[in-house]
Amino acid sequence: MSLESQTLGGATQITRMVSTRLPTRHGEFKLLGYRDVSGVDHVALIREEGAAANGPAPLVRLHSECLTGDALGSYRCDCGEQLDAALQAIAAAGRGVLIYVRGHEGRGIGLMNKLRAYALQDAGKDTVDANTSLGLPVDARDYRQSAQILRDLGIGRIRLLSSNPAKQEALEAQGIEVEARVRLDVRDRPENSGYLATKRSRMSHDAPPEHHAWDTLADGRLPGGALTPADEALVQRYGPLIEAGPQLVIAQLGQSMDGFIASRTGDACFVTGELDREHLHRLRALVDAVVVGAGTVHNDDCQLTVRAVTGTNPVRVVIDPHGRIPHTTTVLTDAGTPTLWLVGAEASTPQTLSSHVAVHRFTSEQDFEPAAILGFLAKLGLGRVLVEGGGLTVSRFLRAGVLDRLFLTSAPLLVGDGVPGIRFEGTDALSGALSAPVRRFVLGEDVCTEFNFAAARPASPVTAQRPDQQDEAAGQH
Ligand SMILES: Nc1nc2c(ncn2[C@@H]2O[C@H](COP(=O)(O)OP(=O)(O)OP(=O)(O)O)[C@@H](O)[C@H]2O)c(=O)[nH]1
Ligand SMILES: [Zn+2]
Repeated sequence: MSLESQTLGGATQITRMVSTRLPTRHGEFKLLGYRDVSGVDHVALIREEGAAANGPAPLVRLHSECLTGDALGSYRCDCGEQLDAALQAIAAAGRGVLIYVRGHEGRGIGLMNKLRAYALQDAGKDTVDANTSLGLPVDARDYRQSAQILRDLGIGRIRLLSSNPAKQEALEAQGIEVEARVRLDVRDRPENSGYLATKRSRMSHDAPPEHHAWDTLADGRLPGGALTPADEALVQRYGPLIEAGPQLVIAQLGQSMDGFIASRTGDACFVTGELDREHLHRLRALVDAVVVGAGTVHNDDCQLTVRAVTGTNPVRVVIDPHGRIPHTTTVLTDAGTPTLWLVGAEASTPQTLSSHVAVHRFTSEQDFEPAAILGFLAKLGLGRVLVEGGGLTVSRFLRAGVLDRLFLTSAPLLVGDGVPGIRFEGTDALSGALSAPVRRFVLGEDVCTEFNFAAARPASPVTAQRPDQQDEAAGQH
């Protein structure tokens, strides 16, 4: 529909005037220009990369014009930051619309009146009383033209990027189905916190959640309520690990595209990038215990704690049948987190050890089998386990068939020769290869593939086999 008018829900009419494109720092948008019956011009920025059919409803932002916030960068309100965050959210989703609604300046009272209201707020009034003492409505905005623009775009169902329930009600009254209100991730500032507090207490705006979604997940619960797009992504990625309950065995490895976790000298620094490190720390925060082989501790002197995000450190479990980790290594000297040192009958351990280290001596080789170790940990109340490295340890747990999920992150690097990641006796035919339902997460330059072995059971059981090597080569931490 072009250069046509439409009437909907009564008086207001809009006309589509022009179509062009707008390159921005959030990529290129299609731009449509509209004029309403009172001669006010509005624009819609449209992103439509994703398939419309079965996906979630498109993200839509009705952005009320605010010269001071949008163009001048004022911190009296949060409009400028919301405008930016909305375009970013739409760009990240690949699909959505931002309608920049003109005539909404000052919640519909116009620029000069808004500035007068500011002057009254400088003298101590809040944003509501300032409008009323000017003899003006608290909020005079009309959303009919926005609903009509959405209809013109063929959009009847949306996810609304807003904290304002009045916008949702106004759109619903115009027949637009609002599937959810999605929060924009804009933090309060000292300069606008009073204004935002008034919007929440006197104008029914959504309050920000008490905790960020991650803190709730790290606490072992699923967050509820309106989430920011970034928080929604966290819940989708890590929610299933919470839902798994008290028994969960996951593993992770970061490797080069050709499957190495370190160079041939054992250099494992920064195979994968910063976002994969953050992901690894999130996994640590979601388990009771993190398991590593002695070689990884020996090579990397890893800390195995949660540092990149908030969360509780898991118990560190070192599989070390021959007692070969150095006695000065971090897991034995850093008293901030408990360490469980699993050694064999013959292994020698120091007379005195820091009180955070518990040595457990296994009497038989079978005790070091993955299933036996997991059974032992579960009895200690450590039912949620992350097997973190290195390649041999993760491979042993994998081929023992005890992993519920494996997170394998590949970095765009070709190492050529080095310390291998996953290795186990393969089969002659590809049909015998291990597979499972997967999900993929882009982590900056890297791609993380999550194998959901739990979902594949019992269709493709992995045969438990005796490990032919207990020692660990190297890992990446
Ligand atoms: N009258 C008046 N208008 C203001 C004031 N501060 C910001 N505005 C205007 O308020 C409009 C933005 O509305 P907000 O209440 O900040 O937010 P909202 O659009 O209702 O809700 P969100 O969708 O969550 O952003 C813009 O047009 C601003 O010009 C103020 O103190 N007084
Ligand atoms: Zn503003």
